[in-house]
Amino acid sequence: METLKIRYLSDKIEKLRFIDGKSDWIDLRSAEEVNMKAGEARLISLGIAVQLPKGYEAHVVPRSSTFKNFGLIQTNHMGVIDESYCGDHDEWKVPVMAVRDTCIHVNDRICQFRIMAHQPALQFEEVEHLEGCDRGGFGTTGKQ
Ligand SMILES: O=c1ccn([C@H]2C[C@H](O)[C@@H](COP(=O)(O)OP(=O)(O)OP(=O)(O)O)O2)c(=O)[nH]1
Repeated sequence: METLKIRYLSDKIEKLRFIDGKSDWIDLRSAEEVNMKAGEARLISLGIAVQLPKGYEAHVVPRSSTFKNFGLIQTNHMGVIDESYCGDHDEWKVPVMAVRDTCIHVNDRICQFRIMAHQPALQFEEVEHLEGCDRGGFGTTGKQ
């Protein structure tokens, strides 16, 4: 079991819940009332600042139903919350674009997150040739 220290920046949203056995992704809620026109892009505040457990980052993605319910696309496709983003005012936000006129209410569940262990330290070794066989390059395996 890991502990996330969480500071709520809004008293209008429900507290985060880890629902064991259903899905270990945790839903996140809009902390603001948002009206958007088709084609508009903006950040939506999620009303929380979090200190992640040591050695972890968090990944934020849309819920499967987010597009159907709100007509929203997450413009960074997957948000990466660094372990160092852990101060009182480091509020989590989600960047979105509306494909239709839409309204998001306070407390609506608009995205979800999980934590992931950091990858190991990496180094880059420059070489003239790789040992692998050429596979043919990008997009060369056909359609079916
Ligand atoms: O969907 C997101 C993505 C990022 N962040 C916060 C947490 C993250 O640690 C910080 C910086 O994100 P990132 O490094 O991906 O963005 P950047 O464009 O490189 O900005 P920066 O110059 O702040 O690193 O912004 C969010 O709240 N939501």
